[in-house]
Amino acid sequence: MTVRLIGVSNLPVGLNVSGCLSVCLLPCNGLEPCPGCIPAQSHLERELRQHKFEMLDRHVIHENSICSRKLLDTPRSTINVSNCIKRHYRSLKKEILCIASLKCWKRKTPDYIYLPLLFWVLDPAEGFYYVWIQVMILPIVYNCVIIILSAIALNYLPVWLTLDYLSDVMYIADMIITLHTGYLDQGILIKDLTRLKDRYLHSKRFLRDLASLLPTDFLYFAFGIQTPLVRINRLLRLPRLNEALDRMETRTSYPNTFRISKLMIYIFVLIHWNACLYFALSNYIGFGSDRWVYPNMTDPQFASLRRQYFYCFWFSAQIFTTVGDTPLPNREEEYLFMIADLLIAVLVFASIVGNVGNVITSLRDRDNVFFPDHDHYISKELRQRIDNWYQHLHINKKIMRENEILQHLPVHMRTEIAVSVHLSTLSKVTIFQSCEKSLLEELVLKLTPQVFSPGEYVCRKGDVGHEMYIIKDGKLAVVADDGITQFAVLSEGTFFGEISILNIKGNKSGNRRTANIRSIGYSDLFSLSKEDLRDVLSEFPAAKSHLEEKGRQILTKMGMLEESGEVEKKEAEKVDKKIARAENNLEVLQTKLARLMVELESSNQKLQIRVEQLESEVAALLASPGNREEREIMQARRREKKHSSVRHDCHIFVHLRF
Ligand SMILES: Nc1ncnc2c1ncn2[C@@H]1O[C@@H]2COP(=O)(O)O[C@H]2[C@H]1O
Repeated sequence: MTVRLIGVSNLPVGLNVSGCLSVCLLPCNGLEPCPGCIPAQSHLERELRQHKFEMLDRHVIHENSICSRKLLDTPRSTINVSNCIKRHYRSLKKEILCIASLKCWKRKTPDYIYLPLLFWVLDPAEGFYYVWIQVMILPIVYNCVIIILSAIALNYLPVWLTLDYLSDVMYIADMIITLHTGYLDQGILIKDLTRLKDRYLHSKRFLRDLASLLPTDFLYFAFGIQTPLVRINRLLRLPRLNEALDRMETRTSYPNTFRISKLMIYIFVLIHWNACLYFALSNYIGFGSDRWVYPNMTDPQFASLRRQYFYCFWFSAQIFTTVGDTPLPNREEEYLFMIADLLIAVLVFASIVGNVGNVITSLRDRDNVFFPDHDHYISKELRQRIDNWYQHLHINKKIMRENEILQHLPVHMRTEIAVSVHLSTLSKVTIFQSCEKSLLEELVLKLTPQVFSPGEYVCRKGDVGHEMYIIKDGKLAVVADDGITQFAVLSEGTFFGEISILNIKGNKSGNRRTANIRSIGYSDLFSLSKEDLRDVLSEFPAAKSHLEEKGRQILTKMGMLEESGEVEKKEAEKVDKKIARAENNLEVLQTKLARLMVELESSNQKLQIRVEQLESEVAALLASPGNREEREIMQARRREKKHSSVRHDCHIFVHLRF
């Protein structure tokens, strides 16, 4: 019995006209349901789908090649090319979606894993994310302003309700987008959806976001629609507003103007809330019951909603700007309200003064640092790196100028801080684990903290090594010269850079670095200079042998360590060479000495002749009568001299012989 699959060639693959997958046992044209078409067995159905999947796959490849050929053949008019790409893209997209859903079916996995939209991960540095959080400012500010306003002014209820639920929709969308937003881990963007989900769903932020979306509106049924304050939980999204404003601040070309504007917006919201509370209190006490409260509504001058708002806002602004030209309170509630307001006003005023001061200082600093001569400005890419650096500091709650700050402390206090902060890292390093605490404390003071940005090289192969490094935080890769191929990844608590400074016997690279080390994300390292390491190791022979052993292992793996027999042979050769050189030097010295001796002898003889000449001249002079005594003295001296010169020559001779 031949089993024929209907429709593989002439119908939508795998479906007969009746719409079901069938296996026909009779001659069948596949256009009408026939008695021979029986429901497909599951394995046949699977085969059929598999077949369709393969066909589609082939089709996509075919389409792809046609389009690339078209792209090459068509005259290079931009319109043609772009149209072709668009068409190709559209058809590919359809096919991919189709294949994706088939794959889902094939692997029996839920669709969401394969739908491209749900695969989507946002880079927080991208424009879209930036635009989105700017958009999110609207619903958050709306809730900040409107919740309290609609509580006291119930007009336009349908408008408020519509906007309320629109803002809720945006809140939900924001949660989805947050779930799909990558984050920086040590400067590396994490795009793995599972990790993103895990991180967000287990964060406090998720709880806060969820709480801000709790349907507290159901409380309207209990308290009535006139109580929009039940939606106060929507204000839990305020941190998102801060994030949006912070991002704007880093992008704007006028950060100082922006900071002042941001402060003004905060003050505006504060005054707005206070104005609404003032109106509510006036309502509670009774409009127009005294001079302090809002005037009576029966007066047409104060009846309009606009006038009500402006009056209350003006009243509140007077207090918060510490102008204080408001009517005196009469009742206790009014006094309490004023006291609380005046206390807040002091803080508001102080923050205005402080912020403006900061702006002026930062203006000066920024100009000095980034625009020293106003002719140069830093590139966009460098700006981005600086932004990322500050983000990294902010995310990891790190402080800058740590050393500079520590410099101001007394030595013993600095030591204590360094020990308490860095000792834990040091004690994780295998070589120092067995060391005494006192020595580790000594070592801590010799460490210099260094930070490397993503992609930055800590050392390059072939450089002369001056220090070794201990990883406090972050990940670094041992990379090939292409900068991409990774041989190993070093993480927290490990060390590197010791080979080139240790003088390991048989190390072919001498004092040169054996590998390139590149920081993967941001890395916090401690560097320890060659001299300090030598001092430390002289007190820790065990650590020294551990370091050397590790170095030797790496060198052996790299084939950069000479064999032990070879090393000894080389050492013997070196000693032989040294002896030969010393013998040569000795010979040269001996020749020089012999020459000097000859010279000395000849000059001695000359001197003697000269002295004799002089003596005979003196003797002639003395031969005259009356100088007999002096003549005898002279002769005695001459004899004496002769003896001493012979003695001297003998002494030199003996010395040289020796
Ligand atoms: N394969 C490797 N695995 C781990 N560390 C390595 C490897 N190759 C080189 N290193 C380290 O990288 C350092 C580069 O500088 P040094 O040669 O001084 O010392 C080297 C080692 O500490």
